[in-house]
Amino acid sequence: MRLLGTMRFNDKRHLEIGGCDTVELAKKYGTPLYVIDEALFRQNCQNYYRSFTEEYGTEVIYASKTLSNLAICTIVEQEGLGLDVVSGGELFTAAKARFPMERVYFHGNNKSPDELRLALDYKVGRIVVDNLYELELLNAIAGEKDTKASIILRLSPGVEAHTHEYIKTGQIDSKFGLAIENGMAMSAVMRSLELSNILLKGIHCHIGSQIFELASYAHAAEVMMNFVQKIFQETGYLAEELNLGGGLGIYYSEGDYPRSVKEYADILMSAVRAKAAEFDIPAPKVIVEPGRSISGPSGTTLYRIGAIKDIPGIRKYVSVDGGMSDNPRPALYKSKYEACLANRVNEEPIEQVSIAGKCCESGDMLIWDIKLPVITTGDILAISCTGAYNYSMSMNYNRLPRPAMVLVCEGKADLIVKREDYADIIRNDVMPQRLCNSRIKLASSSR
Ligand SMILES: Cc1ncc(COP(=O)(O)O)c(C=O)c1O
Ligand SMILES: N[C@@H](CCCC[NH3+])C(=O)O
Repeated sequence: MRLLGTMRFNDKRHLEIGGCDTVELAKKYGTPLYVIDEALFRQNCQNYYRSFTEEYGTEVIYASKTLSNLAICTIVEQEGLGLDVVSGGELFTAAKARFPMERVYFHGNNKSPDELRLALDYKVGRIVVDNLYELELLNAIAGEKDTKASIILRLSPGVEAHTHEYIKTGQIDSKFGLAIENGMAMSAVMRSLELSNILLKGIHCHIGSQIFELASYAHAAEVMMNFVQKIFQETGYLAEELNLGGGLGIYYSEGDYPRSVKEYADILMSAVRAKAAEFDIPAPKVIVEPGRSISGPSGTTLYRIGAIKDIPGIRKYVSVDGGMSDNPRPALYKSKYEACLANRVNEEPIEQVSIAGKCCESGDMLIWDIKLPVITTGDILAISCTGAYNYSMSMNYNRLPRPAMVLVCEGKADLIVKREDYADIIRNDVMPQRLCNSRIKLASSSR
């Protein structure tokens, strides 16, 4: 387990993150608990800023779908990155965090009229238009508001990335974007240039997520640059912006071989520059939208061990107080994670167990077959790399309240998301009066 080698522990042999004793964090804030290492999150932002913005003038936009809240948006802003939002809720969060709206890109394959109105009212930097329906709708709404919407068009470059089927997005048969190959992309470009309330700034693609193979990115960049040139030849319009999406993979468990941000930047930018030189056109401003590789490694989830069931000769199930409700990735994508006992970090892993969640689903298994020290009820289990697509995909299945989140830095911990309680669970339930009345009737008739 590679991550274990990098873990720090204190003289009580407790796992430390950001200078904080995680066992103490679990005691103070309860479990499950998401712990976000602020220094690592900032370092990951800085890494992108250095390799892309300083080196090539590329704009870096953090994909807030991976993890978004007021504190995270504020850190992203402080580190000089922009923000990719994909719903009215993510946009609202950015606005409440006072994120500069000109650095916000609004994505989504089915933005509602209200979401588009909100984006125009907030004056977001760019709306990433996904389809022809949205293009016409946005033009009409911008017209009503007597404004012009600055857009980029999401295209499908027809590039297949090597990743899980559910998180590939660059192929033609995808719900996202307009395919270059079948002419839909060119029709959308032409229509955008005709519409009076649309200002076309450029084009966008995103081939998928958790990708290790950099050649797919270079290929997508070349396909997009070929299209920039085709648009130029056919319409005289030269795209100013080329957004190449996100997707860099991270280490979760053995078999994951993440590439460095610098390698990613170099390969992407050389592909764009080489094509610009070949066509003798100015290279467009490039934008990238990383999410997982910024927030993922900075998160750890702490759980308390409850029931332990040993089925002789078969398997030892160790249950924790969370599960697919706070981390649906293993159930959705068969994702693998590494873990350690936060209260006994440096003990030898000697027994093989499987970590079960507490949801009423046989598939709610967080980790199959992991070697850990001998576990007892009450131990604290830390699962690493849970900063991306965990809290943001969490749910209240089985009416489980969502966990809290703390931001740790230099020995201090700040609560950044409160734990939900049972009152939150029924907050939106509405009891129709007639049911109350019938309850009274039932009670009196049974007397
Ligand atoms: C359009 C778009 N941009 C950026 C991202 C972020 O990708 P990742 O978290 O893999 O960096 C995604 C998610 O896959 C996406 O759909
Ligand atoms: N939720 C996915 C990634 C989705 C990518 C969003 N376009 C994951 O956890 O890997």
